[in-house]
Amino acid sequence: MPSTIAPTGGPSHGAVVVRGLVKRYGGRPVVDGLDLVAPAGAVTAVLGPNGAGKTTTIECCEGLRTPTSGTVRVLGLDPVSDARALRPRVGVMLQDGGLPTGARAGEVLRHVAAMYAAPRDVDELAARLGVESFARTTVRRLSGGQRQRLALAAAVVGRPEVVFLDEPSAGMDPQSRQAVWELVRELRADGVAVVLTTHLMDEAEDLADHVHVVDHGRVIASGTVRELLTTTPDDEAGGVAGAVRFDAAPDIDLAALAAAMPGDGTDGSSPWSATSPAPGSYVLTGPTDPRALAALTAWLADRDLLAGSITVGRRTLEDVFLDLTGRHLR
Ligand SMILES: Nc1ncnc2c1ncn2[C@@H]1O[C@H](COP(=O)(O)OP(=O)(O)OP(=O)(O)O)[C@@H](O)[C@H]1O
Repeated sequence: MPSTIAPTGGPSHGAVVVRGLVKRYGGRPVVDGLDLVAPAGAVTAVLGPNGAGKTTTIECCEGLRTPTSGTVRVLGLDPVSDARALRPRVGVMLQDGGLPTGARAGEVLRHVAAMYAAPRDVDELAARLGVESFARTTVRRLSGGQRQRLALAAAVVGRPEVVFLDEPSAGMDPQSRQAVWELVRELRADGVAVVLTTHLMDEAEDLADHVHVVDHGRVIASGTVRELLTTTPDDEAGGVAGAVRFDAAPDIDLAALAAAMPGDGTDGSSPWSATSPAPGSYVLTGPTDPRALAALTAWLADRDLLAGSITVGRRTLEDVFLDLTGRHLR
């Protein structure tokens, strides 16, 4: 496998470059001016609520859908008009597997490997993803997680320079997830541009070098995980915002609580936000320090409220995701 991959031709800052992508169905934009760059030798995660436009975007990059407008370049080429040139250089793992259902798993993998000039060692790949244990089973009889593992093996067996993984570890058991993550890290180390979508925040936190949060067909936040977790760009310590979780009587005044917390934001407003993920359960996020905890307990005491289960921890990517995209169901 090549150690570094230089995108050939076109914009040279990423193996995948998406500019102003629009995809409409019946006049309705499901992708609405989306920009995204995925460099070689990095894992780029695309997060977003159901229906946000992630799969549509990825499928435009794979050449499976034609953009309404905007540009998509993969290794400097157009995924639709240069599909033939890109096929041997790009690995694709579709959300629904896209595998022939009547063939045996082992045969599928060997057949896919045979289409490439210098495929990986099929037996080694089958062993590390556990495909060998169900190699003689037909695809239609595989469990969801087994099918995912076979689809991943098929996506990487040809030593691609760019890999698109749509929810790669969805439905997998913890052992399989670990094997998938290890493989993704190895691909990155080998200079591959890995683009993945996921609903698993720990997957994104663990794996991603760059995260793009998509909502309503647009990227609404981008950065490293650390950047997304940091309260404000000029956070004095450059530190990671904390989260204080506690239980108390339902219906406390969230705005008043946030305003009572210490510290100033850049515009003089409170740097704190208070949310209630469930009745009687609260999360305060902001620059967590001993003064903050004292202010919280004093505020509750003034109202004769007893808090239970107070925990102080790191703000998670899930907190950021919910802050950005809201808590309503899609
Ligand atoms: N062929 C199609 N015709 C019409 N609408 C479509 C088509 N394909 C997708 N959509 C719509 O586009 C929107 C975005 O779908 P998409 O699959 O890209 O979302 P997603 O972010 O991948 O969601 P999920 O997390 O559920 O996989 C959805 O509202 C979906 O119903």
